[in-house]
Amino acid sequence: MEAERRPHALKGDNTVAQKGNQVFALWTAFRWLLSFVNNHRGWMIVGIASAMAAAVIEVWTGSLIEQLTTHAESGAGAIVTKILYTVFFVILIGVPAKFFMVYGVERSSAFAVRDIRNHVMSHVGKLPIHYIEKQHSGDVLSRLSNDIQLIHQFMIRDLAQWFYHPLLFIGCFIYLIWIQWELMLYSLLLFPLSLLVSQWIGKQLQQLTEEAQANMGRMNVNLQDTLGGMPIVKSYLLSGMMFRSYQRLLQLTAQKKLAVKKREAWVNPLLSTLMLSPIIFAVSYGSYLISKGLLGTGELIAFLYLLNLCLEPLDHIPEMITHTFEMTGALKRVSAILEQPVENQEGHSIPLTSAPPIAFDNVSFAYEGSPPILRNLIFTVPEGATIALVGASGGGKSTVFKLLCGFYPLAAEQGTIKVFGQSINGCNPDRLRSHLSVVTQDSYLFSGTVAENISYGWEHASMDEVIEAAKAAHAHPFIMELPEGYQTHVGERGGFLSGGQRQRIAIARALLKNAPILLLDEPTSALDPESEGSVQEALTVLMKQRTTIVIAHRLSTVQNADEIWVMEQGEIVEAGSHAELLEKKGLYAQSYYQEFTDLAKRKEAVYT
Ligand SMILES: Nc1ncnc2c1ncn2[C@@H]1O[C@H](COP(=O)(O)OP(=O)(O)OP(=O)(O)O)[C@@H](O)[C@H]1O
Repeated sequence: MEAERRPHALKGDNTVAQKGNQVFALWTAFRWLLSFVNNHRGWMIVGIASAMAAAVIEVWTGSLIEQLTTHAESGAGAIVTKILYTVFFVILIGVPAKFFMVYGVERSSAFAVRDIRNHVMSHVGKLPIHYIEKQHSGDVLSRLSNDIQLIHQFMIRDLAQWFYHPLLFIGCFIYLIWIQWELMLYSLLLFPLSLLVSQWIGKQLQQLTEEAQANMGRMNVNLQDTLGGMPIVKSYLLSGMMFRSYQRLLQLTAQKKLAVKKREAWVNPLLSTLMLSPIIFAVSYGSYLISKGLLGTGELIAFLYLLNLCLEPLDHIPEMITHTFEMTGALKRVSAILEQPVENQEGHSIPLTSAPPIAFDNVSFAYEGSPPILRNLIFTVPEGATIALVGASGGGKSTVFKLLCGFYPLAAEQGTIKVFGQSINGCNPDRLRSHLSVVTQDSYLFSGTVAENISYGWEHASMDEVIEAAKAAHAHPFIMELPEGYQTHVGERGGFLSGGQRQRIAIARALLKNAPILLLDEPTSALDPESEGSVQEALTVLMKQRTTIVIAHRLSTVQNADEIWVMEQGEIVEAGSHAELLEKKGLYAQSYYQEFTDLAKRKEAVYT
């Protein structure tokens, strides 16, 4: 029910996006937060009402203390007993009020932060690939963890306090004026000074905290690189360099955090001293007023009690201001992700028709800020055909796949890509991708079991269907030898399995998805000859009755393709069957013979 009531965050985000680089205003931050809190407002209202009640109870206690002392002084025993009962009653109701103040806000905040995380995560999932490709996952991770944690901390630590302390201060302030306005005025003269000082420091702290947070983001990036690329790090002896760079960032972060703490350390005693001076003044000047008969003893005791209460907010408010600035810094970083426009979630579907499964009509493309990658590409892939895309590195082969998957939508002047006769421009990307299965050089396996990895994308598949797909992908025998068979955990990115095993699981996944178009991006190039053989067999099963484009560097692997297209600098410069291309004695033939010469030379080097 709660999930259905969408916070109006996206609406706000768009407004922020349109405003471009405008400073993220405090009010905007609060409105954004409130949109999430709104879904759990019940407990938040309880928390805030309790905070206000707790503040009122404190001031009421001050008033009772005054009455108690005054009546005790005049010897009115019966009234004193009555007031004493009231004091006990007030103290008693103060306990649940403070409990609900904390619990109400924490409960509501916990759910609101859960929704924020869900919202951000779901937004990240809908972001276009070109944004994700530009960002480092470690940085995104830091925003999702550290920054949201800061927002959560603010909500559970400070939000209720913003209703308790200011109200407590206002209540005490009014009561103090009522008791003796002059005494109050002089006693609190130092208040605006301490507030100004703390506000100024709060702003400095915000900048330092933002820098520290940004550094933590960079540390995450570094960690991610080190852990993710561990084999490369080790084999290229990069661990020293990575460690030094981590150390440098750690040192910088420690320095920044130390600077924050240092500033806090000298600010807090300074403020405490500033806060003590009104009490000293009140005792001295109050005693003078009593001696002149202008103030009762009970009034002075109540005055000191309330003044002390009044100083409590003064002690907390600067800290709360600091935390609020820290929170807005974190919010700014989180909102930067949310400002990114998501992929179009609407659009037309692509029904399966008898039209050619893939057609590129005069497609030209360049990545942002890069020279043209594809130039006026025109081709059609007939149903059931296997097309091999070969050519030198950087020729644009993988870009063809990225465009076909709709990762980079094309403008009208960049040509048209058609799938089953329908232009993919403006189509629903999920519908488009449901027609495609992709197997790459290093297929990504998710943390989870073998069975889960096969059925990703087809969650409703039965165990029998999973096993059938695994059998067809020649994966069943090795899966059965794993300690827990299909329930074996594959480790991070499938690290417990060999490259060939990972590929066969990816092929089983594609078989289960049963999409009519297959995009194979060098699926066997990272494998040894033995694994390559078994993966190739699995691929043959997968390619049966499907329209396939396969990117390959090793030309020996694509000889059986219906057509081989040679790509160079974004153009198809040669096309034909293996035999036809050899006959042409062009670029393909040259590369093919070169490959065999290289292989022969390598064999010679090994065996002689
Ligand atoms: N996300 C990107 N942003 C900017 N440039 C990119 C991006 N992806 C690829 N490129 C560039 O586009 C060009 C074509 O890359 P692409 O990956 O399509 O070539 P390829 O033929 O598949 O190469 P390879 O065979 O080495 O995989 C390269 O110069 C590459 O640097």
